[in-house]
Amino acid sequence: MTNIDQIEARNATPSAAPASHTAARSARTGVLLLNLGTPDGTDFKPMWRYLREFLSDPRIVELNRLIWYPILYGLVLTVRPKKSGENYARIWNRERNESPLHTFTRSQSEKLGAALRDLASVSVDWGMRYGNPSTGSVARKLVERGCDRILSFPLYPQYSATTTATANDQLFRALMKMRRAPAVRTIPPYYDEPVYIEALATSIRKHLATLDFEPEVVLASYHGIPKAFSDKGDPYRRHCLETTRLVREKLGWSEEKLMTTFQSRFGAQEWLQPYTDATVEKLARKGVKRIAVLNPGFVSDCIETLDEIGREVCEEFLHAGGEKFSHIPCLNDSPEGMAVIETLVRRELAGWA
Ligand SMILES: C=CC1=C(C)c2cc3[nH]c(cc4nc(cc5[nH]c(cc1n2)c(C)c5CCC(=O)O)C(CCC(=O)O)=C4C)c(C)c3C=C
Ligand SMILES: [Fe+2]
Ligand SMILES: [Fe+2]
Repeated sequence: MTNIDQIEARNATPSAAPASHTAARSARTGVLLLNLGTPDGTDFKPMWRYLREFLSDPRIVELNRLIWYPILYGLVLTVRPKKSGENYARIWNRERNESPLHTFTRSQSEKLGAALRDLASVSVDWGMRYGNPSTGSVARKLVERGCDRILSFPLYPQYSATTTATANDQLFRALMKMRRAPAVRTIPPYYDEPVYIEALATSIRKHLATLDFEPEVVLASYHGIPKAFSDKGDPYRRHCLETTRLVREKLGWSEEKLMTTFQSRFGAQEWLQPYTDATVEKLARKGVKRIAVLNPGFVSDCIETLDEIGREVCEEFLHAGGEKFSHIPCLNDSPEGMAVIETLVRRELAGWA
């Protein structure tokens, strides 16, 4: 949503509803999987549109708009669309002409819909915070299908205002335009849920069994946030540390074997530490030859896991003297990943479906 859309949302007169919506209850429940979003293409224009929407979100960049917009429009949006577009082109799903995040999120929605077939009154759909399909368009589609209740599932195991909160903000912004808005529940963060920890442990075990080497160190690398957000009370860092601790406990590993790091910094300020790139270099220089990296905070593989970890961080490790590197895929639409999503959805639908 652009700023103009946001102003319109605030001032909007709620629209007239179809006749079916004036019934006492329409009695359907929508389950809405919400992911971060991704560009529609890798060329300059779609990249520019995506990055503009993303980086205009005040939950993402908290700087005063009078300071931030000249930097955003004058610097970031002149350089980053080309550079990021080249990275996206390397991982693009050419068969479907879409990014992996788009492919996995749609597949998760389709598989969840099939798994919930026993709940006849439930419709499952998916949307993005930035880009397409937009959260608003999918919320409207669910309401038009007769849903007077929506279960919102921000696909982030660890809460952050920069992800979970802004996903829900966007859903409620869409409801602001509806005269008859549905009731909404939102799925809480699930960084310590047994089904999620079990899924991560299983995926690590399964992946390591396919390798021709035993990693000396495994990094649990999470997307970073600015340290200042954490200092002001965002619980994200604590959630990440707790996920790693529980996975470590499940696998019976030591603190040296499974470490927490943070990746994907943006801008000049300090972000959560230790940084993933600096850590792999340090490990290699200390003589560690074999590592693996997983991304427990990403529900689906995307630019940050496939390109940043799978290519950039791998190259950094090998360049600094490391010999073997492996990226452990995200849970994606695997049976373990779908078990996490289905378990949480069924629990949170209690009393509704
Ligand atoms: C500017 C600050 C950013 C914050 C804060 C941030 C937090 C954050 N992001 C994710 C998950 C994802 N981020 C992705 C891409 C991405 N992230 C930023 C910036 C911030 N993220 C940018 C500019 C981009 C675009 C790519 C680029 O130009 O580098 C993605 C991948 C999307 C895809 O299409 O593949 C995900 C997923 C989390 C979990 C998080 C905070 C906890
Ligand atoms: Fe990000
Ligand atoms: Fe990145």
